[in-house]
Amino acid sequence: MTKTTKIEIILNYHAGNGHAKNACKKVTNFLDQISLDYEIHLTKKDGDGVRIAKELANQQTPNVKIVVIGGDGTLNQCVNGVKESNYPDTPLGYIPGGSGNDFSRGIKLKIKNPVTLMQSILSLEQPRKIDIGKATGPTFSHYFINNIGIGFDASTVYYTNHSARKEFLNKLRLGTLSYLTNLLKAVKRQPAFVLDVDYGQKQKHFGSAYIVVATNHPYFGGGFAIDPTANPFNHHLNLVIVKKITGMTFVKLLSKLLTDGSHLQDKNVWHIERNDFTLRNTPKQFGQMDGEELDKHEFNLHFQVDHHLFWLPIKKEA
Ligand SMILES: Nc1ncnc2c1ncn2[C@@H]1O[C@H](COP(=O)(O)OP(=O)(O)OP(=O)(O)O)[C@@H](O)[C@H]1O
Repeated sequence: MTKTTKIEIILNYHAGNGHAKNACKKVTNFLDQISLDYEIHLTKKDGDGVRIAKELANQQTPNVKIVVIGGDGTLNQCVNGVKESNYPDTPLGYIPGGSGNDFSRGIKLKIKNPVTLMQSILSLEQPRKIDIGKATGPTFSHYFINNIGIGFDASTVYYTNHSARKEFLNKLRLGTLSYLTNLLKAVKRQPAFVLDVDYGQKQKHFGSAYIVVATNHPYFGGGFAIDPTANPFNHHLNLVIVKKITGMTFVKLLSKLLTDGSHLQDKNVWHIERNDFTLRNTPKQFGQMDGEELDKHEFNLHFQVDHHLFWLPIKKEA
């Protein structure tokens, strides 16, 4: 059995309004107790996760585990950093500390206590392979751990990030409520748009697309199951498209989504599960990737399933 001699911690102390910082404090107290060497690498601004993870992966120091403490956005950046490095298969440990934490929910990570999770990460001999997605376009190439959305959910992310109440609600651990109130704002402002999908030898045209989500596992927005059938271990991505609907039809669909997931059977919803597909929208729409804003674009993206190795205590088929 090889013994871990050092933990390189990538910390976004800002994530989850202090949640990540608290988790890191507990973890480092534990590492001090067991006299295990560690170093904290703080992300100070957007993009630092990519840079730090790339640098650490390039070092390839034996018996060192890299552990990310932050939210989905931080983990997204660290995965992209490792993939950009000379050692793109370098495993990452992860201790969730965000406000939404959709990735840990999606992979059914059972351990919530950061110290217990750190103990499990230390005891793992082999990393686990988990699906991630890759989206590539003329000026865009990124891996994602949760989903990429175009239109409605991306507008919701935009309004949530720009809302004065977000920090306040996050402090009260009500990040999901913040998302929900901004979702109502997006209902008023998000227009229908044109979307074309290529999958296999087939094409599908939508004259009035409204919600478009390419997803690796069921959740977005801090626990909303946009596609309850998505599975981050089946080597497929799922695509959910909801046509523009208004009034009670929308409310009914939303209540199905929030309760039993029967929205997938609704006639206004189209859904596929595949290892690749292409999406093109017009005119420009908001995009979101793992809860982070993408500017408004006429996206032209090819999606394909990929995988990454994680130091995480989950069964092979969760
Ligand atoms: N020191 C920092 N100060 C401000 N923002 C930071 C800092 N470090 C990283 N960031 C940015 O914080 C953003 C949010 O991070 P992250 O997604 O991890 O947390 P979260 O939004 O609380 O969690 P979740 O996505 O799970 O809801 C990311 O865009 C990241 O680039």
